[in-house]
Amino acid sequence: MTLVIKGARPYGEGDPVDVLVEDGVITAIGAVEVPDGAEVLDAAGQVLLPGFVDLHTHLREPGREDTETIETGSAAAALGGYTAVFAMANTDPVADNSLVVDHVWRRGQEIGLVDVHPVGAVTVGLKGEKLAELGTMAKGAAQVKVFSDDGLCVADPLLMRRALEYSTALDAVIAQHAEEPRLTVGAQAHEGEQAARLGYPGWPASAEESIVARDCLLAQHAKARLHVCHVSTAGTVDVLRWAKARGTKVSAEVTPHHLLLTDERLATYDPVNKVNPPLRTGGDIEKLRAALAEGVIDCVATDHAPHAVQDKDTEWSAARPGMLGLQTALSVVTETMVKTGLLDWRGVARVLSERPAAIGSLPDHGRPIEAGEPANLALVDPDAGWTVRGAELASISANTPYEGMRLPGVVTATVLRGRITAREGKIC
Ligand SMILES: NC(=O)N[C@@H](CC(=O)O)C(=O)O
Ligand SMILES: [Zn+2]
Ligand SMILES: [Zn+2]
Repeated sequence: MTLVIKGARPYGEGDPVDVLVEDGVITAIGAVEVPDGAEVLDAAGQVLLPGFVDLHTHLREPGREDTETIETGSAAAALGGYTAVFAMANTDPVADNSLVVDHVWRRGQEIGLVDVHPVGAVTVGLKGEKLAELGTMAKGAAQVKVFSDDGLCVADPLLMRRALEYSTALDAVIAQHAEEPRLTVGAQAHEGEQAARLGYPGWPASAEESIVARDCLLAQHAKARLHVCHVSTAGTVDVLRWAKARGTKVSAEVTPHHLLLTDERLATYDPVNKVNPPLRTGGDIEKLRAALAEGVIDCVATDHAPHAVQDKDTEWSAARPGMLGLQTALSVVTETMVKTGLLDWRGVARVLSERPAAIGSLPDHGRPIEAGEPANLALVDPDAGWTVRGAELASISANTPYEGMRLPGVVTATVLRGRITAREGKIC
């Protein structure tokens, strides 16, 4: 199986080069003669990046296949430039045992569009009462390296401590949905001016920040690795900066929506804007963007959260939180980080591919674009734009907050181990 990518600009740098891929591995970069029978991908000077890695995806299988499946979610991921995604454990049944995680892993491989790495639950049934069998999930076919009760916070500090301690023996990371549940009882929106005006019970920034601070202390003490899911507040950035400075092994992600959208959107009463943690303020956004550029926040993760129409298109308080993200992530990062001059394309490779691959312990993703490296790649047209239509996305659900918005940056092709998985907006 041979592929030649003609005239691409790795990391958007230098003159266009050809990339020769044989049996899933990059074998030459430069001026390449197209071998007989080779497939050719004409890159036309576009930006070539390592394939993206999403540490935080909800694929809803098993249990809510009416909203997303491993197959449709894999398609959305490939179209979005992803070559690997981590599927969260809040399915039904919960991915808290090797039967479920091994099924998710095998199904992902069978579909073959993207490597689907299951996240294992930290506690049995996400109940926050008893540790799940992290060891069996880590040692099974799925080789689970990331554990999370996402959707819910591991709120009990003793349980969180034990999970962190346990994870060190498995070389795994505990990804925390940082939300002190006692501070968010009945919460509907960011606690601030907007929520006050609209009469929504508030979700205070401190509910996130207090858990992040606590967990950083616990992780430091256990010498364990902590990953903070969907950082949404300026205060959390300060806590992360402090923890990293004192040597805590903590990493963090920010979602595209928390980089672009504010709670001003609540005025429309449209539950498409309801998400957990909630959309925050312009001041938070500014600080999140700067932290991502600086590396205090390590990476971008989508928190792709498909929901059925009946669960989303309803009154605000009854609507489920969450929004789609896989197919729009690159464009939102282009809008918020590249257009603003905060990141160049090398920086985009870092936050969408290299750092998440390292945090998720994936040796074959997020690798340099060099001879001898696995050909997991995304080709991006930085000058093109597109208008988002939920109904046209590959997901079964259509709950995108970017409906009708024109966004910059188009993923024109995705390559997984030398095979084109998506091209010109179509699955291959
Ligand atoms: N982000 C959300 O608003 N929803 C997620 C759960 C989560 O990430 O906390 C979901 O599973 O729908
Ligand atoms: Zn969460
Ligand atoms: Zn989530």
